[in-house]
This record gives sequence, structure tokens and C-alpha cells, in this order.
Amino acid sequence: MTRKVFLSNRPWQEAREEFLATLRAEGYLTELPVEEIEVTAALGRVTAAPVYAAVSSPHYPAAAMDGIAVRAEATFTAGEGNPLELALGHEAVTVDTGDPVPEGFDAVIMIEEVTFEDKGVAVIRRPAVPGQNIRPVGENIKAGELLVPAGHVLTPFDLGGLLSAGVTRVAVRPRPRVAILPTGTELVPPNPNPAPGQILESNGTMLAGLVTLWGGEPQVYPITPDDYRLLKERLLEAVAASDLVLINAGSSAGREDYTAGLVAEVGRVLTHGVATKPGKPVILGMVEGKPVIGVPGYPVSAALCAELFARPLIYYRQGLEPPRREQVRAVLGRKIYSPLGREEFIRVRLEKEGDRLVAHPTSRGAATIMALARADGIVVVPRLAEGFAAGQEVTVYLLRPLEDLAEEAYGSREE
Ligand SMILES: Nc1nc2c(c(=O)[nH]1)N[C@H]1C(S)=C(S)[C@@H](COP(=O)(O)OP(=O)(O)OC[C@H]3O[C@@H](n4cnc5c(N)ncnc54)[C@H](O)[C@@H]3O)O[C@H]1N2
Ligand code: MOO
Repeated sequence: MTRKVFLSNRPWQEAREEFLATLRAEGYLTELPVEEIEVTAALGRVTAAPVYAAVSSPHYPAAAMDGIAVRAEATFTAGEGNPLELALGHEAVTVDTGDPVPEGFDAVIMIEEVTFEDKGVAVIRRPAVPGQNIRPVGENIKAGELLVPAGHVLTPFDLGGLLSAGVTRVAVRPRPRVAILPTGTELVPPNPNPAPGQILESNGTMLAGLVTLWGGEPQVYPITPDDYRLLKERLLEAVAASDLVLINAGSSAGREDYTAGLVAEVGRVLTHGVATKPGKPVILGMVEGKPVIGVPGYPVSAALCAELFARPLIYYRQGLEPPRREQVRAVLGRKIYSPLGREEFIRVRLEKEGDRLVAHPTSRGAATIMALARADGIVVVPRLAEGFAAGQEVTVYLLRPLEDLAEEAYGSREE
């Protein structure tokens, strides 16, 4: 096999657009699958069709209070000075909250307003108004009413509403199954005593976490060594069993970086290399109508590529628009130099100084996962800019809510 050394340097937006357009053309993002599941297990799932009420709620006129059901017109004469006696079981019927109001009765008087002087006789001192303390049929939901539209993320309230309307099963978008393949002969399961050269496999779990946050169902495969035949077997197995495959590492130009060649052999490579930092050697490909992303090995590169390329797919595949990251404006704590020609994603910590926010760039190494873990946001230096001056106002894409900003600064602020 020839060793492919040169990667393309396309703007990532263009590469992503082409990837999405290819997936749309193949029906992957337009003919979305559907599954029917129990409403009780549907929290956070996306409806595949509008859901209508099977039954009204309540489906019978229901007492809204504990008391007695009466015929309102038979109570008009009751007054403080004119107690009215009603024969129980005939002129009045005791009911509890939620009970059906018996046929022919049209009001409920709260038990606190009733005295029972004689066994079998209820005494009232105020007339009842028709409909009082009765929840009519359909007060909450009317049979046939639209409960939720298609493409709606089901909340706990929705689930309560669906069940109250007699809906027990619901058609939803399946959670996209995402196969994550950690590859590399140097990788070992995490342990506290790695030998020199061994790399603790951590990206699988990190990527699985991101996939879960975005609504997907991750499956992390066992570590595959850099063996072309094994990688090919694993890739084909993963493609058959999932909706999206993330092959982690082997994306670059090293002697055992097989991913691009492999995807090209069994499918097609749309992009190998984008003009970002980190994340440059990403591979976007298609195998048997499924997207395959070659995610670079360095943890921060892996996280960024997942964000830029896997996140939109996982959302669109569920029939959702990927939510926009919240943005704030901040001033830079120091100058950033960034090479021309690559869009750089710089992790920053934010600090409140009076009424302004100051963004402090953290470590820029693609291997420094804790810098990402501790970052509050990302500042993007455009491809055709060489950086920003200290004190310049920039946009920060938030990685966590502003109110969660850590009080104390931890970790290094140096590059
Ligand atoms: N001559 C060149 N060398 C490199 C280039 C280049 O263009 N020319 N690109 C660099 C860039 S940028 C990146 S990013 C990396 C990407 O490399 P690969 O995707 O081929 O990944 P590996 O070389 O196999 O691994 C790199 C590094 O990543 C860590 N790693 C890998 N897998 C895991 C895992 N599952 N869990 C945790 N960490 C992992 C590991 O530290 C590796 O050392 O290539 C540059 N080189
Ligand atoms: O672009 Mo690599 O992805 O520098 O880290």
C-alpha cells in the first residue's frame, strides 16, 4: 500500500456541507427510521409523527372536591337562615375527588359546607351553581386533540399528558447507533502503570459521552491494533451494526495510519484533511450508505472533530436541528497568534472583571484534554486571520453555562 502523506486543507464548513449533501442525497438524512416504544420509556426521544389523544381527560364528569353531588336547581332555596335538607342517596350522593358524578347530578358541594345532622340527611346552607366543583369531560384533553407535533423532544410533562390521554405507545426516531472504534497498537486499557509507549485508551469513553449527550447510542468497540486486515474486519462489522462509525486515530500521515486508505477501499473518502487546528487530519467518508468519520487521535482533536462533524449528523438523524452553542462577548486577556490558513479553536477560561468578561487562552496542545475539561468556552480564530490582539473583543462559544464559572482559577493559563 502506498503511504498517503498529503492531506487537503479545505475549510471545514465546505467539507461538512458536502458530507451532509451526500448524506441527504443518499436518503440518510431525509428518510429517517421510525420505531414504536412505550411512552413510559420515551423521555427525551423525538416524535416521528404527531400524537393525538386517544381518549378525553377526564373521560367522565369528575368530582373536583370531596363532598356531595347535587342537582343545582334543587338547592336554590338554601340559605344561612334557611338550611336545606337533602336525602342522601336520592337528592345528594357522597363523592370523593376524582369520582364520577352520578347521572342527573350537576354540582358538587364541598364536604366542609355540609352537615350531617341525621343519618341519611345532608344539610346545606348555600345554593349550588350548575357545574360547580365538577371537571367536565375533556377539561384537560379532548379526544382527538393534537398533543405533540412530529419532531418534538418529549419532556416529562408530555409523557404525563400522553398517558393521561390513553396513549401508551409512541412512534419516535431511533437513537442513532454510533460505533466508536479505538485503534492503535500502542493503546492499552486505562491502568495506573502503563509502560513507556503505551497510551491509555480514553477517547472511546470521551466520544461515547459526547454521543450520549447528543441523543445517540454509543458502542465502544475493543481496541483494534494497527493491522489493516483486522481494521477492515472491524470497520465492516461496525458499519453493518450502526448508523455512524467513528474510527479513532490513524487519520494522519504515519506509517500505520491506515484509516483513509481503508475507507477508500471499502467505500469512499469525501474529505481527508480540513483547515482547522486542531482536527486537521479528519476523514469524512461513506461506506455502504453510512457515514464514517476518521477522528484524529489527539484527544482535543477528537473532541473537536466529533463536535464539528458527528454532532450535526446525530441531531439531523433524529429529525432535529443541532442546538446552537450559546455565545458571549469577552475581551482577550492576552494576544493570540494563530497561523494563517487554519481556523483555530482556542480553549479559554473566563473570568469576570467588574462588568466585563475576560477570556484567558489555555493550553493549545491537541493532547491536553484537561485544558478542554477546564475550559469555559472556545474562541475561534478565522482561517484568514493571524490572531487577535490583547484586549480585543471576541466571541466565546460557551462550553458550560456562564453561572457555572469556577470561582478559583485552576490549571495553567500559559500556552
Ligand atoms: N507528519 C505529520 N504528522 C502528523 C500530522 C501531519 O499532518 N503530518 N498531523 C498531526 C495532527 S494535526 C494530528 S491531530 C495527529 C493525528 O494523528 P492520528 O489521527 O493519525 O492519530 P495517532 O497518530 O494514532 O495518535 C495521535 C495521538 O493521539 C492519542 N490517541 C490516539 N488514540 C487514542 C485513544 N483512543 N485514547 C487516547 N489517546 C489516543 C495518542 O496520544 C497518540 O499519540 O497526527 C499529527 N501528526
Ligand atoms: O490538527 Mo491536529 O488535529 O493538530 O491536533
